[in-house]
Amino acid sequence: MRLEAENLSARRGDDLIFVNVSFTLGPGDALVLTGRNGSGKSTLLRVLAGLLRPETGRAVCICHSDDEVRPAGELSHYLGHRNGMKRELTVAENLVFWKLFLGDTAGGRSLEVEEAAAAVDLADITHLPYGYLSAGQQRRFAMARLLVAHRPIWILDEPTAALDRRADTMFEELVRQHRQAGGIVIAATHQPLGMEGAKNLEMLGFDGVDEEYSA
Ligand SMILES: Nc1ncnc2c1ncn2[C@@H]1O[C@H](COP(=O)(O)OP(=O)(O)OP(=O)(O)O)[C@@H](O)[C@H]1O
Repeated sequence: MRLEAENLSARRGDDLIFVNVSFTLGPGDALVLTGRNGSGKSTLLRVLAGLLRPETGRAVCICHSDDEVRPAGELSHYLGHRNGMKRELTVAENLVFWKLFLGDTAGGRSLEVEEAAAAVDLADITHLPYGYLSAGQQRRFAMARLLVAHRPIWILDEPTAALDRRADTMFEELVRQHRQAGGIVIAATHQPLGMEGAKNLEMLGFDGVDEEYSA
């Protein structure tokens, strides 16, 4: 499977935020978005995830076996600034919801809820209401959401902001394992994050975008 972003541009309100973004990623590839505050990193991630309509262009996945073309968002997990969990439900109830709601994409195997909790080093507190947890624990369980349903593409917006060093290391390992299994990762991040050999896309905002592959 490969992910192709072709000539993407996006608008927020009246303003064009970026233009002319194109790249291709294959199994195991990673792309890091860089650029100053407000240059459009989060906007591009939301476009790739199918949460914002692009002004021009498209982001699609092409399956090697049958050349089927699908919107990239259908095959993506999106971990944005918000955790996407209900405070009133327990951790287990939240994760079961996401597991059933998303399901697995073809050919992928996801973890059971307790396995995913163990993978983020928080196996024994899944019975607690999500709202009782610390900010760091809440973020770890948002990461566990990536594991309870299989998606070949992970779209990550500053995923480790507010986490301690141990959690950074834990998440780096999850990203590495995802890539080793053929997954694709696209992230706006200032952390290493298991993104060795990643390509770099510098967002230059309204002036256009300079694509620089450093792999
Ligand atoms: N909902 C919105 N409505 C209008 N403009 C928006 C909206 N969201 C973002 N913008 C504008 O779009 C531009 C790009 O924002 P975006 O969040 O994509 O940048 P970013 O590179 O991720 O920034 P940061 O590094 O600060 O997270 C900014 O000028 C911002 O003000």
